[in-house]
Amino acid sequence: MRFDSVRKEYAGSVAVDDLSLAVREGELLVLVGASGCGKSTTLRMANRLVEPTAGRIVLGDEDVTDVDPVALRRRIGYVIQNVGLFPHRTVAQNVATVPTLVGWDRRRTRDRVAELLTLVGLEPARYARRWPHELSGGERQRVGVARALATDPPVLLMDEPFGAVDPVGRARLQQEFSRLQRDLGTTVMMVTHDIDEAVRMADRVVVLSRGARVEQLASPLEVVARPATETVAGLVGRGRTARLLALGRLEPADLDAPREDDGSGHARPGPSVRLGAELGDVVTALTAAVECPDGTTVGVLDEAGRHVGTASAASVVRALHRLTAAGGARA
Ligand SMILES: Nc1ncnc2c1ncn2[C@@H]1O[C@H](COP(=O)(O)OP(=O)(O)OP(=O)(O)O)[C@@H](O)[C@H]1O
Repeated sequence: MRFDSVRKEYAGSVAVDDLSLAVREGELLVLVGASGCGKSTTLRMANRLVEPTAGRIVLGDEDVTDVDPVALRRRIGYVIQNVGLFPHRTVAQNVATVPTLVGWDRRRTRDRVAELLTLVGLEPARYARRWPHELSGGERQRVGVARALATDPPVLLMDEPFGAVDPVGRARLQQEFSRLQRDLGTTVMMVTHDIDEAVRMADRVVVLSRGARVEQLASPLEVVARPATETVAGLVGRGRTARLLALGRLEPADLDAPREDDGSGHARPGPSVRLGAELGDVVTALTAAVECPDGTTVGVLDEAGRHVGTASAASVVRALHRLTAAGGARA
């Protein structure tokens, strides 16, 4: 899906100024930015809930404005905060909405509903016949995702999909949804104002400012380690180090210089981490190492489990420097 110089004005005020953006097939692209910067408008133009004032949005090789909106919405799944489940339809009927509309027979629809409920972690026997008001917020959100995926759309739009879910349920949904998206290979454009959600879930993050101006479009690590503009820096500023620990990984260049008695290749007692481990996990291992005789380092193993060196707190600092130095965050 591609946006070419897209603009949207509402009665003289500009919501989206001049947006050009290519969404890669199979990626989870997250739009993040301050309230009112034009995220939802951007998303809603993709499925023609909002018509652009100028520019083109291309899906496959078709301009979406040439596609009948109803047909288009069958090809593009849409999930919003609070889901908008039909209150007087059961869970199964909600999930079956589009299959029924497009005329699938009963058996195919029933099988698909069961498959989807299982996919989103809701056991069909327990959930299919319930009403939306008999579900928790997180369960409702899962039904919303199942409904949006019913006819296996190539593109899924999600607007603050986990916004109404409590923090614990939310983290789990984020994780499960990321896995599901990777397995299905669905192209997803998701809107959030939560930078943590963005960097946790995205393949690439687009940071937008007023008028849907693209401040930065890059991998989560790149955005956190090397913010391109003041706006991006402001967004990732607080808690940046913690985010880098979660995103950055231990590389050979970060290890301590080998010592005479190090005997590379030989097993070493005490805690160890793998090359490529998350920096946060290295910190955890270092914390555990405090109890051991050589309390300031952990062993580092390669993929084959061979000892290749040691890491210390200085290694983590080196890694943080490496990531935030110019050209360093591409990993
Ligand atoms: N139907 C409308 N009529 C007039 N102005 C609108 C309409 N919808 C949105 N806007 C304006 O367009 C701008 C962008 O709105 P949009 O909802 O896309 O922002 P957003 O980034 O999704 O915000 P939020 O994070 O608060 O949901 C805002 O200034 C908003 O007031």
